[in-house]
Amino acid sequence: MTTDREQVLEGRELLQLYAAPTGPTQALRGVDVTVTGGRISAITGPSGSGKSTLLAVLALRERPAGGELRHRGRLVSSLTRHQLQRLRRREIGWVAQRPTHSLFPQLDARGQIEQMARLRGVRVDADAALAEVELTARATARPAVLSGGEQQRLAVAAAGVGAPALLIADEPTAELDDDSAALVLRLLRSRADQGTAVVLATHDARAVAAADTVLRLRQGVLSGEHDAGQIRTTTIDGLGRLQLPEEALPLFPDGRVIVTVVDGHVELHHPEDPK
Ligand SMILES: Nc1ncnc2c1ncn2[C@@H]1O[C@H](COP(=O)(O)OP(=O)(O)OP(=O)(O)O)[C@@H](O)[C@H]1O
Repeated sequence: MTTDREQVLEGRELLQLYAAPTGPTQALRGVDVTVTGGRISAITGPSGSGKSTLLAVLALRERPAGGELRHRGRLVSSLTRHQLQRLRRREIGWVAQRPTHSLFPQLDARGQIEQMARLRGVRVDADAALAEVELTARATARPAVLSGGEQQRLAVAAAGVGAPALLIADEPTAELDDDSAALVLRLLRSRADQGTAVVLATHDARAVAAADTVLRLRQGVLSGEHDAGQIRTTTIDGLGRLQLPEEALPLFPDGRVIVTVVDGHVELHHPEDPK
């Protein structure tokens, strides 16, 4: 378990590249991110903007091609393979976009919870964990015979066993009806209340509404961070270029803007509405 409001991960200038037939794809292009215990952070952005890539890097499943990632102050790149494996097993819950990818195919629902507890070295009441996501009646069912919604609820419950330091979930509510989505979001909130840093990638307004912080990715760049519905930060690069939040773009449909520095702050106006 982690302490509430502890900085669990800090990423600076994170880069990720993938090989593609037309040359390398830059999936992350200099992302700064801080992940804090006790909070739910939602990463949003269009398809292909780098959400899953960022999650994989934060979950220590992929090494970034560049930049610096620290786990509780310690450089992740300095960890041995064994240390990384142990960290992932003990402290990081992972829910893949396809929930079956984060479940053991041969274990029933209760077995998933028990196995996760063994791996994490924690004791857990498996029946209570299943009840939390309304899977009591499915305790002896394996993932293959569960519905998509049941698989998702089970994957989130298993990932949250023992309130790990980090719980990372890729689109955990995407395929869920309102009742199942509410169960999943309630479980995520409950882990956050226990100190877990919860990070999700999502397109789902229900999940965004449940988050404490919303990070918006566009083309591998973090274009804004919103806290409880308010914009707090956006990125200014080394050349002084600023990326506006997507919702501001319709204000400047022709891409032209008048910039004035007034009394220590900056105002942006449409050229035909210079005020
Ligand atoms: N393993 C990979 N090999 C090659 N290219 C990849 C790989 N994974 C991701 N990419 C590319 O990197 C970019 C970011 O992909 P990513 O899956 O992180 O986006 P996303 O925001 O999660 O998208 P979606 O919402 O569709 O899941 C895309 O251009 C994608 O095609």
